[in-house]
Amino acid sequence: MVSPFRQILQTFISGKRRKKMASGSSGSSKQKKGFSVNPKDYKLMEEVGHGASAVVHLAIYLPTKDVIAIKCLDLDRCNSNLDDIRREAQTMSMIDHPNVIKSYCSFAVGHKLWVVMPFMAQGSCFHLMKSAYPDGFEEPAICSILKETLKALDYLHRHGHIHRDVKSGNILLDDTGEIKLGDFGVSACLFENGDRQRSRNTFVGTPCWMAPEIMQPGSGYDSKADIWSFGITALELAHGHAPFSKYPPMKVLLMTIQNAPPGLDYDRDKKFSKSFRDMVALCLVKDQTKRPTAEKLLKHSFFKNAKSPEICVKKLFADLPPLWTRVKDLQDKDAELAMKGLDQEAVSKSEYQRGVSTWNFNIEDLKEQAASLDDDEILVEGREEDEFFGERLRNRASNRGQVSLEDINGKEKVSDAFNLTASPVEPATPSPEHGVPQAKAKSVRGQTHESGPLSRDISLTNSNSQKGHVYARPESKRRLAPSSRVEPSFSGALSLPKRASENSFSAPSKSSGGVRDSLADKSKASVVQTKGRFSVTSEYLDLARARPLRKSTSVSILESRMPIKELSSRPASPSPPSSPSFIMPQLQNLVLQTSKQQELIIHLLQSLQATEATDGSPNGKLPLLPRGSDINGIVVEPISSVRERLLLNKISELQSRMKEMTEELEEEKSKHTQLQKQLKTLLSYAEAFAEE
Ligand SMILES: Nc1ncnc2c1ncn2[C@@H]1O[C@H](COP(=O)(O)OP(=O)(O)OP(=O)(O)O)[C@@H](O)[C@H]1O
Repeated sequence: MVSPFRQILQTFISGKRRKKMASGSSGSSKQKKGFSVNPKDYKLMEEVGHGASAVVHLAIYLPTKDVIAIKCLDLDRCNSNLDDIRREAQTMSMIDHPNVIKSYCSFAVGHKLWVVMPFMAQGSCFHLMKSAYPDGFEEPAICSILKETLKALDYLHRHGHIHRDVKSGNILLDDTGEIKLGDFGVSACLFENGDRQRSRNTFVGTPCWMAPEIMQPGSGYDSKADIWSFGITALELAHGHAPFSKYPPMKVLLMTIQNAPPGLDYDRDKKFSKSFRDMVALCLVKDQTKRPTAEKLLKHSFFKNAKSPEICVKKLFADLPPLWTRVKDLQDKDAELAMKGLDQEAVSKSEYQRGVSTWNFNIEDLKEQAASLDDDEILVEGREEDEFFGERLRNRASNRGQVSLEDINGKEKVSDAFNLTASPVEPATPSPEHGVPQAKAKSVRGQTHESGPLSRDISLTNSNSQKGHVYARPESKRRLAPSSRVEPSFSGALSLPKRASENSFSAPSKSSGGVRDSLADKSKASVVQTKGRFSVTSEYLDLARARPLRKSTSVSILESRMPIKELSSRPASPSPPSSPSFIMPQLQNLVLQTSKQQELIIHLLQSLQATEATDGSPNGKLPLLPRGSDINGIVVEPISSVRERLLLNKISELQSRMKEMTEELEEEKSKHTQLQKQLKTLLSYAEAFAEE
């Protein structure tokens, strides 16, 4: 049965198509051609990219043999988010700027929405860096890429749009050196509902690129948020990765809010021109009102001598293999890591760093994380941020906190959640006109001519609809991958499903993989909306103030009572504690917090015991830890045992912390007494001296 959601979508899309086919689209000559909305007219080829909610394929439009790209968005994952899909399709189809990717048309195919757009043969800057420029590009290329991106932003801002996901992964390159900004999944229109909105309040983006004002619910943000992300993208292109990219999202949020903005300030950055460094510094000002507009930034001296992309960008990929081979190599590398089962953190990190951060949070988890982060640690680790945050942090950051960061490294767990049901890959028969090498271009059978429900080849054969990603992988890997696939461990506070469509967890980001399920279960009950990277739970959600979530590819948190603002607005301590009167209240605060946490744990344990009792556990007590089940030779602990273990660990950790605190408190007390004695003695000396 066709869901009402799909019916609305079909109506919307066909309406769009009628308009489009009648009027044609503007832009390049290719864009003037009509593209049908019949999936049989398209042949899907190699995968050339994937994001949080979509897989992008090279494709051929059979009637004209045009090479195009098709972004296949998973509708099942967006079922409460029609607005966002509509917005993305609408925005993309209305666009008319050489530096912004537009869509030719879009239509539903089974459970997917296909968005037809120009194929950008060299993929994203992110992919290019990952394949061949791990330390970033040379300044002339950066300048050229940034200038074209800025033109795109200027265009969008002038038309009332905020892109909200500016990053190297969304800057696409063509063979000719042409540069286009893509992915409007999270873009927002400032003119929605006819009224210009001064600023927005939803929390959207990818943490490393996110402007501080976006992270602080209630503060509101506007197109200047894109300028911050643009500055971060500049650093990304200069270093090969975004600042803070090695840190878990919650930490990135706090570091962005509390620390001095990143910049090109270190020895390794001396190779860059002063005008480049100045330009970045202008973008990365915390006060959004002080950031320049895109239009103004375009006039900055850094861009005055920008070379054309054909000259300095084109040569970047002159000797590289085709995009699909590079993308596949990167995927294979990740798969290898996962198969080894050794370095899930590295896999997660790689996904996270590229901004394909399909993690889910619920606000409760975020609150917990925020509460458990240690500002000191943030500062210390910030210093290690590949050398280029260090000095700034030492010099400028001042906030100090109290609770030490809990151990967030979790155990890896292996699961079959990654179900590769791809059809065998067939060699394609591309037309020589569009020059797709026969050996390299492959079609994904089953997606080529399917409309309506997905064919079995590619259907979501596992009950979990999120397991239906199609991989064009060697048979050996397809056989191996499902069993060896390592689910996100959330170590390092990340919940990074290997693939976008596996995004099903409400990630207790500091917990172990083993605990994830239980916590996911826990949060499931109160989940209000699951949007790609985030789940929003009802418990801490002020529904009255809630705004609709943005597209699922984004980090999207409704305005909430998150403590971030609280934390950020905490008055900065002027210096490290130096006197007992300074230390005492802090220690008391610590002890108070610790005992509160202990109470919480005890409460949790009690409710757990109650649950176990109703489940039939003897005498309502926690049962003995059962032996884990054995799946493919890997012992998987039952959820309840892992949950117990975590709670017990937490208790003992808290107890030992409490003990330490008490000892410290005693020590401080005795220091305090001593100091008082000394003071008394000094006073009596002073008095005696005065009398004399
Ligand atoms: N037109 C295109 N031509 C070639 N490659 C593309 C094209 N569009 C997207 N890609 C590749 O696919 C990747 C994912 O696309 P996109 O960013 O649109 O997906 P998404 O699910 O919206 O991702 P995100 O996680 O960034 O929100 C891009 O990073 C890029 O490498």
